[in-house]
Amino acid sequence: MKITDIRFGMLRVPLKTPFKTALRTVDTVEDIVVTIHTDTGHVGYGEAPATAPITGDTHGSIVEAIRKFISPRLIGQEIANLNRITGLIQGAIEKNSSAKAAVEIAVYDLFGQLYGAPLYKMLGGGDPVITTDLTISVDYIEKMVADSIAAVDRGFESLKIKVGKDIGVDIERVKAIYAAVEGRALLRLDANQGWTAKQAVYALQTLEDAGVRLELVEQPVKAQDLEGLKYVTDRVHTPIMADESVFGPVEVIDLIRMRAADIINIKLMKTGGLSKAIQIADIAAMYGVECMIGCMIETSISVAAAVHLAVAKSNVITKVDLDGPSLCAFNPVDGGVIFNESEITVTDAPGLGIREIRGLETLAAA
Ligand SMILES: C[C@H](N)C(=O)N[C@@H](CCC(=O)O)C(=O)O
Ligand SMILES: [Mg+2]
Repeated sequence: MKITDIRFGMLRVPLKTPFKTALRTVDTVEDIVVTIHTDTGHVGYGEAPATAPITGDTHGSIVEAIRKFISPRLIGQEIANLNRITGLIQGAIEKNSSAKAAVEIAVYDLFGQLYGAPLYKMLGGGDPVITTDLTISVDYIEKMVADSIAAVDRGFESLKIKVGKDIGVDIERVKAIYAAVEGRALLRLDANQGWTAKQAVYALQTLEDAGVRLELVEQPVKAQDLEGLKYVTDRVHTPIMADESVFGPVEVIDLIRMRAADIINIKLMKTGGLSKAIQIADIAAMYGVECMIGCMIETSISVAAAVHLAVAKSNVITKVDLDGPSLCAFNPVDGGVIFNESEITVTDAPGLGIREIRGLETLAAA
């Protein structure tokens, strides 16, 4: 099975409600879809969102990185040589992690199709059902409380509460939500870099003193502020998770050695796809550090790859934030992973199992 062509499409899917964080507000998924075609007629699917405030990637940079740097190296490559191909992708250009992720996901999809096995089995196998949280966008307090109750009523047992806008209101937001859903759902906070280290310690100690039990707090401080992250981790009981602070395996090793965070959020759009995400999971397992698997504003194409990884690495990826498809107004994918509210199920269809993507706008070939 040899790669003959790499093509692009633009996928637009409205969100059920606007997604609001300390960094940005989004109301529609607008992602680049990559299809890799082979001499056997098989097609592999990948997807990349343009999450510029986090990864630096834009639609233009994703297309350009693939068209000019990645695609020329891959045409003619044999899918069976997976490690050679992922090396070519990772070495084609610096950074551009979302472009690399989209291409790697499509290659891994084809790798599974080549051997007639679902991706999670190619990655080591596991229990095919996992459970995700649901994100509650940052908003005024009454709306966040209502959204949290609605999510719990839909069966979500873990909520990821977006904060990081205003420290005083954030404390009140979390207290009000905790009071409303206590005993029915675990709460995770994500400040998306919105606090200073001192503000984070103040907020978390205040919440701890008030009896608010949080499962974890994600990225309280600026991405580059590793000392600040450690300052917070050292001073609160609540587990602290690094998200925007860590993209690849080298950063993860530094972070673990510094003991700057307790948990690591792995996202394929930060790691540049599955190959380095696997490395991070293996490093974390060696050090006994837990991981979450997360996503950006993505549909069930690229999130499917993250699900397969989570299933195969459930020894270390113990927390799941793969709610992108649940935030979408509809699922544009025929086949693939089954997203049913909090419950996510992988099937035994080869690769990612995707048969068709509806509503894909064609862009020029790579
Ligand atoms: C969608 C997911 N639950 C999430 O919150 N992901 C990111 C933000 C994604 C984005 O801004 O596109 C996160 O910070 O964890
Ligand atoms: Mg985050």
